[in-house]
Amino acid sequence: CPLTIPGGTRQSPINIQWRDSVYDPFLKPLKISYDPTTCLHIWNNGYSFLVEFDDSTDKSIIVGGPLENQYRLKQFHFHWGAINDWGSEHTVDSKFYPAELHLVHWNAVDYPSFEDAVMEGNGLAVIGVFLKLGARHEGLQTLVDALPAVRHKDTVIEFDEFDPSCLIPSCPDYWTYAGSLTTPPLTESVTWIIKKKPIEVDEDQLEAFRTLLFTSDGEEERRMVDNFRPLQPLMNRTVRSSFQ
Ligand SMILES: NS(=O)(=O)c1ccc(NC(=S)OCCc2ccsc2)cc1
Ligand SMILES: [Zn+2]
Repeated sequence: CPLTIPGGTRQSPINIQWRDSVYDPFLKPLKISYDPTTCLHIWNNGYSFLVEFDDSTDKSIIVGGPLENQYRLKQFHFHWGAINDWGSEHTVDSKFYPAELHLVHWNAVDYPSFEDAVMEGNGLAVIGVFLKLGARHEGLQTLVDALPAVRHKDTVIEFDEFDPSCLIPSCPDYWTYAGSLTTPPLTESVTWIIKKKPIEVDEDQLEAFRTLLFTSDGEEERRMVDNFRPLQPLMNRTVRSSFQ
């Protein structure tokens, strides 16, 4: 099955069993500093829609948390379901959220490029934020308004002056564990930082995600939904929490 890699011992996503997570008092608060002018464009890559950033400088970085040094923001994207009962990649006590945001960062201190970092155990750091159904999210709406322009696979539009920290809950609590990318190349290079608190988005905003297509213009349309990987075995891993 192409979705499992042979010999994988730290694959993602996983179920986070709250009572099995271990509070680590040595975990630092995560420091997030993004520069909205590094935002480049939105594109539909046929898996999700991604907002990509200029990662040629240290203008948009995260530091602290479980991380040994700072990591540069490369892109963020989402995973979602056809209906609100599922869609997230990670689950909490076996509960799915309707969608999950991933902010992807790479270790530019130790490695010369993302492509190199993606092959290293400490190469990447991804912040996961759950989306739950509730009030309309004003920050997300600027993204939602741009989606019709990237409806088909391999379409891209310019998108600037967006600060993705508006999509991250102010509550500092998170879980962290050693995992992998959840789409090819599935490499075991990700320090996952999963925020405990979800953000709220409304039904229309989730529906807007579901209007996107896996398919290119001219192909038979296939709606971009259920673009989440199945849960992977925890194996010999502990999920740590930054909170008691
Ligand atoms: N869903 S996920 O956050 O685990 C995630 C993040 C990034 C990627 N892959 C990226 S950003 O690839 C960029 C192109 C590339 C370069 C070298 S290998 C892939 C895949 C999955
Ligand atoms: Zn993802």
